[in-house]
Amino acid sequence: MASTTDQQDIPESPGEGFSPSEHSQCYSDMSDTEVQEPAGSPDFYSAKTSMASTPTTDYFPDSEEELYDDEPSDLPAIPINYNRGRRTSVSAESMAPSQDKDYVKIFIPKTPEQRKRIEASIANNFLFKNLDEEQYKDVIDAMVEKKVEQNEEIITQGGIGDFFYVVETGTFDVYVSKNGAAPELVHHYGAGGSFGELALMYNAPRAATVVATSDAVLWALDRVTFRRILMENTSRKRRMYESFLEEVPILVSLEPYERHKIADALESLYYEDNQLVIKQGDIGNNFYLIESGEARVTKVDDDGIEHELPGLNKGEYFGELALLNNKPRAVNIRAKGRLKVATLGKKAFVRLLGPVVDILKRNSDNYETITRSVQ
Ligand SMILES: Nc1ncnc2c1ncn2[C@@H]1O[C@@H]2COP(=O)(O)O[C@H]2[C@H]1O
Repeated sequence: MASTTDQQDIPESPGEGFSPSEHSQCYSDMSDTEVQEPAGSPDFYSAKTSMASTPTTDYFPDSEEELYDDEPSDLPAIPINYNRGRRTSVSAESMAPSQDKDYVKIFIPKTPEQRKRIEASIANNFLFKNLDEEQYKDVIDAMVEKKVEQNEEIITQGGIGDFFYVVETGTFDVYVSKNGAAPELVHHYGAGGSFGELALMYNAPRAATVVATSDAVLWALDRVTFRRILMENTSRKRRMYESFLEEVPILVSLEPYERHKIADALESLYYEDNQLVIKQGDIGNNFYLIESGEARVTKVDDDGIEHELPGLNKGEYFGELALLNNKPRAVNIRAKGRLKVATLGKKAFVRLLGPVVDILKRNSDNYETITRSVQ
């Protein structure tokens, strides 16, 4: 039987798509309710742009009031503080292909070399995971290369969302100004990063300003293609993990946006009673958060005697130690009853949990005390 422990790294790239069969008794779960889009009407985001013509209806609001028209909406709930108290526009083009007969795929000619560069830029980006062949091709066809210079402002907070961007080369800083206060630096992006999805997902003004801190190359994806192909999966995943991540004690100090990036990277796995999740001595590749159920923790001492350690419950985490210290797994972890975990691969763990590494390290000092007390 194939190992069900984390010896098998969970891949990050779409090419290596994580499939349930790779975990013989556990499986990933992405099921959730679908995003409901109001049908039909064009909105102010069907904007003209200097970069590419999009097959959308041109419509420009005359006033701020019209921009943030307050009608009932089925759009995904916008996370607090993304639009800084402004009301969101609610009308959006239909994303259901059957209702979207006028949609014309965007095709921007590219050299094979450009296609390769796009593929490399999106290879480790979670938003591009789980696309089928046609969707993957449509996204690449629609992308536009954008060369930018150091200090160029790509996105301005409060502005209209027209494009989503993937970074091929270069670096970017993100600033957020709250309630008219001076902008604060909140984030950096480098190669493989992506930004600009929020305004497109939520029909909201740009939530942050993004400035190039070096000369850079971006690939821009128009709003319509983003919404048709990338949005559903992204918003479903973010909603799926939103309330859970808010309640995970180790993540409370993170910004809502940082939790969203974690949600993009998580995969849910199930384990049946007594099934091994982590085997003591193995190399560690994943970090785990308990979504539901309980986990048993045991440690085998030098004489081969297995000791029971305090178990873990919903909202608690495990698997960080081997990743933090590059050491073999320190204990065995098994499901106690049915266990559901959300897991991050090593690269995502390092990238996304950077802000809480000190807390993780501090907490890990307790392990020794606990272990000593049971041996
Ligand atoms: N802390 C943050 N809050 C909001 N947006 C952020 C943050 N950090 C990075 N961003 C990105 O900056 C982008 C600005 O444009 P959008 O609001 O469309 O989407 C935003 C996110 O992709």
